[in-house]
Amino acid sequence: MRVSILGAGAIAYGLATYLAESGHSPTLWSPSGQRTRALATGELLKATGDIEATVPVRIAKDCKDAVANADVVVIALPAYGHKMVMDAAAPHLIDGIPVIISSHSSFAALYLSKLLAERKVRLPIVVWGTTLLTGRQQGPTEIHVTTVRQRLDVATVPFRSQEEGYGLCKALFGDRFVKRDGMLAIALSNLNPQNHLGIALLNLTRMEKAERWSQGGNVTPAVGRFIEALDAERLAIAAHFGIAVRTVKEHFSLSFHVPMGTVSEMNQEMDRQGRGGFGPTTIESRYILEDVPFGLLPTVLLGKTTGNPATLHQSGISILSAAYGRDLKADNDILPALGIDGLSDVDLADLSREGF
Ligand SMILES: NC(=O)C1=CN([C@@H]2O[C@H](COP(=O)(O)OP(=O)(O)OC[C@H]3O[C@@H](n4cnc5c(N)ncnc54)[C@H](OP(=O)(O)O)[C@@H]3O)[C@@H](O)[C@H]2O)C=CC1
Ligand SMILES: CC(C)(CO)C(=O)C(=O)O
Repeated sequence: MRVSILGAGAIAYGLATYLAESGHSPTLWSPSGQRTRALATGELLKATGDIEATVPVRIAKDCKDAVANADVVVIALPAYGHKMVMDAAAPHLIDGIPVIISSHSSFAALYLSKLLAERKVRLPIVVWGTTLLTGRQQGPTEIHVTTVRQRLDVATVPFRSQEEGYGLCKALFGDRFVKRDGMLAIALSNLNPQNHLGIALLNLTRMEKAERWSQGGNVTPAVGRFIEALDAERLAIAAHFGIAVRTVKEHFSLSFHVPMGTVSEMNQEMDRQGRGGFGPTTIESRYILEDVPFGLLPTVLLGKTTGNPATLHQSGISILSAAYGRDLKADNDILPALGIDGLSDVDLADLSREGF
């Protein structure tokens, strides 16, 4: 299949190598064109680590070129780019061409659904709770893949396209997908924001001083307990809606191939196995700039909607906004465009299943 990936960061590069290795034809689109300059001259894309491959990729000259030449579109960049990329892609999307969002956050699928409804275009929007893989770009033509996940939560908007979306993911990326009960379940399954709150807040000075520090190794027992307490807030909201989501312990065990234990024990084990990764070396990191506005804020909204206040999530937003000297909530450009603030829990659940 021709798969056009909107984005040209670590995840986009990893997906492109995975797809090319599986016999598909990936195209990459870099919004600024900067990252794909070398690939556009015909250089090959190289993956090391959990994927070892050197593959050709097509580089789109613009978003229209990417979307118009695709059997499937994948959005794979941080949430602060979602609105911009959806605005660029929506005019070119046509009936039946599925769009996968990896990873989904902040009800972005509803934003895309709204744009498509305005154009009367119908297509499945497939949302993943996280990424197929983890990794870091090593340069303009190289990605190091730390892990390819064993399990990945998936849902489709509208919900009646769930089987189609699931079948597509399986055909492209293998038998690793777990069908979840609608987009709301996925909205409550992106664990990066809560995990990064624990990791970044409690290691902020390391980030600010650009130290080299082990991310997994610094999930000490105290950090692990904080992450587990954040998880309890998220699980209470999921329970209110009666939807099944994985726990943070299951997430670490299944993503990083370590035996179940406390969050700290599993991170220490990841570190011992060389899968712990390194923490950010700047406070201008997506761990904050993406995850606070597009991750913690939607969870706080869901907490309010369901009467299960996400107090620690809210505190994280307040503390980090004070540390950054500005209101990080204001960076979320998706929620204001949706106007879902005042919806009841039932109406929000319905909208999440059906889309606009
Ligand atoms: N990397 C990982 O291991 C993991 C990543 N994730 C999630 O996956 C998603 C992708 O992550 P990753 O690939 O690492 O991110 P990157 O930071 O590597 O993504 C870079 C891409 O995002 C584009 N981009 C950045 N800012 C904007 C913006 N404001 N508007 C439009 N485009 C923008 C860049 O554009 P340009 O090409 O023009 O420079 C580039 O194409 C994120 O949501 C992340 O949280 C989740 C778990 C693990
Ligand atoms: C290191 C990793 C992949 C662990 O989930 C991570 O936190 C991220 O890059 O978002």
